[in-house]
Amino acid sequence: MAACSKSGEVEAEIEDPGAAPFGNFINYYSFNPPENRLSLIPASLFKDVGHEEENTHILDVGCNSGELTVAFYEHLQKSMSEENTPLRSVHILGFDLDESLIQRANQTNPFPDNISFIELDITSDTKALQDYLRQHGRSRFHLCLCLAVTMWIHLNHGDSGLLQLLSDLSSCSEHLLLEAQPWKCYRSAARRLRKLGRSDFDHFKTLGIKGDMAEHAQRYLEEHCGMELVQSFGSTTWDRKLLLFKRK
Ligand SMILES: C[S@@+](CC[C@H](N)C(=O)[O-])C[C@H]1O[C@@H](n2cnc3c(N)ncnc32)[C@H](O)[C@@H]1O
Repeated sequence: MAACSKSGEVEAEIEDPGAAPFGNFINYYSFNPPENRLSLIPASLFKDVGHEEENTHILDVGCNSGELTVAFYEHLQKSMSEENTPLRSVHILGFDLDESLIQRANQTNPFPDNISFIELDITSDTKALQDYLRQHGRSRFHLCLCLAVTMWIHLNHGDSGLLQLLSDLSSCSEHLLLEAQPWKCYRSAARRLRKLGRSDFDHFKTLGIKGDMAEHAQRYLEEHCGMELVQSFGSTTWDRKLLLFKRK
């Protein structure tokens, strides 16, 4: 695998991207360690999210092999103790469409009482999320993480797939932390797959939503999903914005 570039196109540099047409890279965290994003997330985030509740429920969309999910949980625990936030029980549900990544996440999960991983393709089924919420007596997750997933759903399911994702996540979350891949990543992902003779990304040529992807997502979330941008945590080393939205 090639070294990490600062251009935000690292996902283009995998030796065999054709093997990961959904972004389901088996070694994702060796070139994008959780710290790249977690270092941008301030402890104050956790004061606002689920602060009056005994249990905080978090959803991690497209969790890959679970390393960021686990690191996020640890980051949250550390932040709560540093900020003297009353300790509460945190539960994270991570899901991914890739069965073997979920298997690995479950095998290496150090906090099985607090973190669960399930196999789920969000574009075909949201029932499992509704079932989870019902079992925990909630109508929404306190926080939903959607990090580095939008491009893969957009490329594989087109504009309608992307908008449906944003609608589905907003309807089941109080807060949404979004990292949308910038347009330059789309070009390189499509180019590399084309070189390998893959035509999976036929949608790429017909996408109407292009350009500033973070701005498109923000506009859609604010105008159609009842969310508002409350904070931007800056940009990652891969030049991607981390944006926090909240239900109006
Ligand atoms: C680039 S990785 C990002 C992993 C993690 N969210 C992070 O930022 O560290 C994208 C992940 O999204 C998953 N994914 C893509 N489309 C999905 C879908 N329709 N439903 C569930 N997971 C999906 C892929 O399998 C992959 O593991």
